[in-house]
Amino acid sequence: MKHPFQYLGAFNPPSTVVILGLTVAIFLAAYRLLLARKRDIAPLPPGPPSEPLLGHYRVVPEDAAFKRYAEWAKEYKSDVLFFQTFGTKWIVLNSLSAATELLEKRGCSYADRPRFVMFEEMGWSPTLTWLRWGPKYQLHRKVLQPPFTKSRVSQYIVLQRREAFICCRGMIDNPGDWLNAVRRFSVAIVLKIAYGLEVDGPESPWIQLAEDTANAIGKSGAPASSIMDRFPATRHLPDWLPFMERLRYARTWRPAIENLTKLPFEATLKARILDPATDNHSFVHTRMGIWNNNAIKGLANDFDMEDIKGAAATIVIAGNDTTTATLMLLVLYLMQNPDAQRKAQEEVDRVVGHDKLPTWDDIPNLPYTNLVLHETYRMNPLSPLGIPHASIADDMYNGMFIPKGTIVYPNVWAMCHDETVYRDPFRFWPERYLSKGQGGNGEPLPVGNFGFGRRYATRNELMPDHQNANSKRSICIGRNLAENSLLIVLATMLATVDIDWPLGADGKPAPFEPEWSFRGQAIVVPFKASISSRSAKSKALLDAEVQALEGGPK
Ligand code: HEM
Repeated sequence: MKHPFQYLGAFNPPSTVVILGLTVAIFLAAYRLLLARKRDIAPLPPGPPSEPLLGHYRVVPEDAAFKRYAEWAKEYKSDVLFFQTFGTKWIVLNSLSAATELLEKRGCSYADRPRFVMFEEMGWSPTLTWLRWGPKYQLHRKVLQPPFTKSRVSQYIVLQRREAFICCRGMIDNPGDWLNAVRRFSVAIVLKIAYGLEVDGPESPWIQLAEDTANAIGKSGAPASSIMDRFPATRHLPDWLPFMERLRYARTWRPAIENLTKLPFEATLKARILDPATDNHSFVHTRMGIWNNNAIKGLANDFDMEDIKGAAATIVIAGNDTTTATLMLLVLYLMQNPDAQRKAQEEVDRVVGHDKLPTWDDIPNLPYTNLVLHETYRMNPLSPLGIPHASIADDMYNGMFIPKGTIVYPNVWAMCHDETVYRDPFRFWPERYLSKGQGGNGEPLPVGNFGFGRRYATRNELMPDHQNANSKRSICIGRNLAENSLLIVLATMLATVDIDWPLGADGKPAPFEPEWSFRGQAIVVPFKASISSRSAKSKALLDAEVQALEGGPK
């Protein structure tokens, strides 16, 4: 007769738990010994007390951890906090000065990423965002960065303006589903750039695919913070165990990530097979052209098909939901702050006039509109704890020891809500950045929403003579593209739509408190808004532009 546990197959609870427990205990003992030696020299940064064996695993909340970290920073009077679980160590940088000093000035020591075990479980291909520092990372960055430099992104402005018009017309035509128009805008741009694929209507399957991926990423928890990231062996445990919710989540959403990596790539390959001469100048076509040419000439290809697939998916994944989430915030803040909306509309009317819609030449002349965008970044950084870096070498900061291999989270949310920098930090007030003479408070534009550091740099570039990091701060390769998209669609929205609270049962505007999700990304949950055309004239201009562009360059 079989022992009852044999029926459980590969998982044998008593022996697995004992082995896991022993491994953890031995690992922790060795780790403590090692740290104790270093601590003879200097203390670790402070942090809240940990629990035996589990360390800080249960101490740090999964929901809105960034807020708790900001409270601890005040409680322990330290902008750098230290945590550890199962031998994984992490620090949280709660001030701009700490993030600038460590991630930018000393970027060489913090250019790595942790291993994202949970994201591996979710089925990601080699993706720049998650790659650890090293030759593979540098190759991906070298290939992905050039199309998105400030000067090269101008190649996409016709596409972005066209999609901005389609977005605003979609919002007006179907105000009850304004979010679909916003989603279409974001995905159409990155899908075209990455694969040359078109989103040909509000029902396009690409919109659903992008939404599924955004859902998968948006609620997956702060990157590298799951039990699998802290203790990789747990990824092999069955996901029905009570503390393995994140493993269950990863496996549930795996198809979404796999589909986004696979389906547009396969569609592009199919297009190339049907018409081998086809070249729509998209990222995939360009890279495949290079790959084929090398293969024909008998030259080695260092960037293989899996790399092309992963890099193209990076463009869509990194560029889609970030743009959608920012646009949702813009709609929310304009709805909540009618004075700011009116002021921005007046600026657009004054600069653009009423006989055309905003053009790229108008954008630099819309300073208040620009500040609306910056204030939106500050109010709610989408990645409140950034995307973590990891230290490559032992380091000292303000007399505190930071061991090699420590994961580093910049608490961008804490920096953006630091009341010593921003007066009344929870108030949406774009004027705060203007000088006192202009009616503002002379506060600095928010920093860090697009990341910190110089992860892309070579070691030589990071040596002391390159210490002025500001001029090179560009960790997110898509920032120029994203800002162009956001500015042209915001200016077009201001020119063509009015955003108000939805009407209640009594026919009057009914303000409400929106819901937020703070598991991983900080995102506002889809909400209702009343969207209407600003005037018959602006609607006619929009219709005419969309018609003209539909027949024009795509
Ligand atoms: C509002 C829009 C966006 C926001 C807020 C945003 C934010 C970020 C942040 C916080 C990081 C982490 C930087 C770090 O390591 O410290 C990042 C990295 C990255 N972003 Fe963006 N991003 C946006 C749009 C885009 C777009 C449109 C693209 C696509 C072209 C893109 C591609 C990337 C890539 C590839 C990385 C990884 C860079 C690396 O690790 O070297 N992002 N972004």
